[in-house]
Amino acid sequence: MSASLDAAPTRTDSDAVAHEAASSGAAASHITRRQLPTAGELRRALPLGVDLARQIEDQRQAIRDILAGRDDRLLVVVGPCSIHDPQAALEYARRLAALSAQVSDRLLLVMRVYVEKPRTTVGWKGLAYDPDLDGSDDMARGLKVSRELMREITALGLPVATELLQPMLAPYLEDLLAWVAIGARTTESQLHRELASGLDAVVGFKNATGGDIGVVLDAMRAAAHPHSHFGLDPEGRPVVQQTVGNAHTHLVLRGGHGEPNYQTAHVQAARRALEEVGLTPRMMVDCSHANARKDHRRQSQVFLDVLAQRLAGETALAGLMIESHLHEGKQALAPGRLRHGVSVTDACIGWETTEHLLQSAAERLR
Ligand SMILES: O=C[C@H](O)[C@H](O)COP(=O)(O)O
Ligand SMILES: C=C(OP(=O)(O)O)C(=O)O
Repeated sequence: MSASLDAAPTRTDSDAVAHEAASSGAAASHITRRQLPTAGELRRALPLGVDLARQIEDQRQAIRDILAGRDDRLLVVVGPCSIHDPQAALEYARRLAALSAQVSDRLLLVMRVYVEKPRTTVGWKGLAYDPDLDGSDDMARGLKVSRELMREITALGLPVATELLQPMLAPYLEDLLAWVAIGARTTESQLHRELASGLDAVVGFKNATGGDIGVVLDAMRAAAHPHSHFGLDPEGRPVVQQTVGNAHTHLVLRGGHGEPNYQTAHVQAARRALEEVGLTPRMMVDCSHANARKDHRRQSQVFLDVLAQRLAGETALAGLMIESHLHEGKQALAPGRLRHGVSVTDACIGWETTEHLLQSAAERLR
């Protein structure tokens, strides 16, 4: 961060200070600022190394190959709705890595390592924001534990997926990511389309919360284009960021307004919509969210329906997403009283169900 931010005043009720702060360009009186490491500092402290960087590039290429139809495996992005306990996430990752080795001939498993959560109104915003789960918002620690965790999961051989919500956070993590979601609440945002245009990872754009897929077609075309946009360099200095465009993006159907959009008619309509604007008709279905009518137990049903469409020859269906944790369901965020391996955001299916679904899918695809 620049030196001028060091001098920003902390909270004060003084009008005089507020006026002085406003006219000097420093923080307004009601805003406090705490310094964060720059992306460059964090990446130097927790480097990726040549071997892991090569592994991630291979994983990205494998995902691109599936989306381009060069690899006929099914892409499955699976894991907790959000990470709140890195130890439980690692336990999940070890199980997933073992499962991945058993099914890798038919499925490419990518772990959801979501450290940012978009909220409908307010709520806990994720590990990167509040790793202590108590409103202390120690984001410096949040960034560090998020990067450490993603690096450890990568070292287990798993590709890592996350939603990128705050564009400023991307440089801290993007070298670790094989697949990125732009969420239903941000697919229409120009900032997120610019962000996607500069990522090496494959990007899935979710349809809007109301179900509109037109915004995804716009997002994919915008992200494929080069952009110049406001950004920060790795040392935190403001820069004009110039991107080359990302041709490796796709639609994610997640349902909308509580109504699913994974069934044959929806998939065929989405296929036609992509084709009409000259985009490759390949997509992923998110088994959760509105596709499960927010009931995690319906995820299996969605998964099996999509698998059946795929087995019936629907080549547009390239991937699936599942919200899954060590144990089924969800719990209220009550520090000190949390059950191990249970989601604190959306309800998830448990490990046994996940394992069964993925093993039987691989078997049927064989
Ligand atoms: O997957 C996550 C949630 O559906 C999303 O973050 C919105 O959560 P909320 O409605 O609980 O805020
Ligand atoms: C927030 C998520 O999804 P959506 O953007 O579809 O609501 C998610 O997958 O965690």
